[in-house]
Amino acid sequence: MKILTAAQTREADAYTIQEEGIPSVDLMERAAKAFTGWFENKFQPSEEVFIFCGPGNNGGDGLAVARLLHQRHYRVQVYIVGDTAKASADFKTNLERLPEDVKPQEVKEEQDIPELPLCACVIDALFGTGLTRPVTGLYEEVVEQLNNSGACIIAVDMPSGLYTDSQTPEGSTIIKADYTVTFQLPKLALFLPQHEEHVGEWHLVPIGLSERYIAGVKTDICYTTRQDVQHLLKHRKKFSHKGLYGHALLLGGGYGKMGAAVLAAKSCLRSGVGLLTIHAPAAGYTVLQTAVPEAMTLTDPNRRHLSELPEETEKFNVIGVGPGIGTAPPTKTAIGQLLATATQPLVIDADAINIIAGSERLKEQIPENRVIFTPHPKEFERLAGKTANDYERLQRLREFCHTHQCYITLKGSHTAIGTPNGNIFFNTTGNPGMATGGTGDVLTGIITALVAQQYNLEEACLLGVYVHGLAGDMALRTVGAISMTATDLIDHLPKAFLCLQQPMP
Ligand SMILES: NC(=O)C1=CN([C@@H]2O[C@H](COP(=O)(O)OP(=O)(O)OC[C@H]3O[C@@H](n4cnc5c(N)ncnc54)[C@H](O)[C@@H]3O)[C@@H](O)[C@H]2O)[C@H](O)CC1
Ligand SMILES: [K+]
Repeated sequence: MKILTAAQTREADAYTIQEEGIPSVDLMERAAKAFTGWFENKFQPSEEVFIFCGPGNNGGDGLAVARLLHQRHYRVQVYIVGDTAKASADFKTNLERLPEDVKPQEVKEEQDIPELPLCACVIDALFGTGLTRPVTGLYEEVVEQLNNSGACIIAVDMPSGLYTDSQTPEGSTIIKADYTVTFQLPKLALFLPQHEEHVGEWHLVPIGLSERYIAGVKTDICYTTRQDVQHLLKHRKKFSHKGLYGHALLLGGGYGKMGAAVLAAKSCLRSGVGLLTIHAPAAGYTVLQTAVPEAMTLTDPNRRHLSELPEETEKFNVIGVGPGIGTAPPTKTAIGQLLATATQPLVIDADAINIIAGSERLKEQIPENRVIFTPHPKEFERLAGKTANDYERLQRLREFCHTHQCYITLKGSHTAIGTPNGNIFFNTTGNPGMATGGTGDVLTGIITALVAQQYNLEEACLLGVYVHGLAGDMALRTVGAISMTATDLIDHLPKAFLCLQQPMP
């Protein structure tokens, strides 16, 4: 699904109004109804609700929400911040539509800002996608007081003060929402880790923006939903045999880190690979043969470190490399040999990334259109350099993928997948329980298996990252976030794949 800029969102808005021949205030009503529907599911009518409205259409949404909540027997207090003379037309219409017993209070100067009761429920409708500069003056004062009030804040469309699709200037004051209920499509800012304390938990509510506009609009940033990945899943033919599902080679493990290879191997097998061979330092032989009996194990002449490639590497459909390998000098040599000689796709993770990151010569040898890197943010920084903020990091992701014609899954709460042609896809599955050792090794195993099965590299990244997060979400329900381990992800992979094989609910 596409992520639109603020300007495109405005266009979608205008297009919808024209296509349906409706007045814009009707679209605002739809937005307000969608927001109210979400709100009612979350908060009881016994709750007193304080609604802060700015001068634009975000404020207009706030006024319409106030009316709808009032109709549903919530006690609402409306505050209009700033000068209503400058308010948008739809704001004014909704101000007139407020029932008489909802008496909006004007906040024209600092003294007018109300003291809120402890644990108040606040709806932030100050600014949305129309924000064009940092909030200052009275607005800034309101935002600061709301942030310091301890209230539960629900932002309408966007947390006020946060830019929709570009870096908010350093030091700006921004609402710290507990929830952001955004209209139709998520905005880029909602995916970025640096905005976590402002966005809180975000939810989408549909408002019926023109499907035709959304289908036609050009964007290079998307987010992956179940709908997007489900149709990628290949079905197994009745008369199939293991030879049809690829033979993967996993280069992994090191003395004291054999577990990483075990995790990658197990997840690879749980993701449908036909055959798996592991090449590991000799010390790992018994561990691997015992822990992963389905895989074949080859041993490196070096007992503790990976030091060379096995013979006949050309027979493998894909090579996954990195989990547990360390950065010892013989391993660096082996990685150099791999980049120079391998002819098949490579899934490169962990210390294999660090080794390449540390050598300009190796970076130059990254084969084009054949590599998927799976770094966490620190590994990405080593590979592509430091950046000042998340927007710069996305730009760096784009540039690196373009320069080296490679794919990168930059792991995080919303893993960002960069492709050689400059597209970025944010993942939407996963949870904080997955922030634990070994979950990255599991992702390497999954993606390696998918490439072995002839998914193209983009499909393998999108599907692999999605199903990895889905397994995590399923594990969350059975073991919870605190107890979750990488092994739990592997244990839930079958359910996750099964779920994707079911028709969409
Ligand atoms: N398509 C949709 O998703 C729909 C969205 N709706 C809601 O409309 C807002 C966007 O409304 P808009 O009037 O364009 O902008 P804002 O309300 O965000 O801002 C108001 C206005 O204020 C001025 N301004 C900008 N920055 C500042 C600032 N820092 N200080 C003071 N004033 C500022 C500027 O002139 C803005 O125009 C969207 O988020 C949704 O909530 C519709 O209701 C339905 C369709
Ligand atoms: K808002």
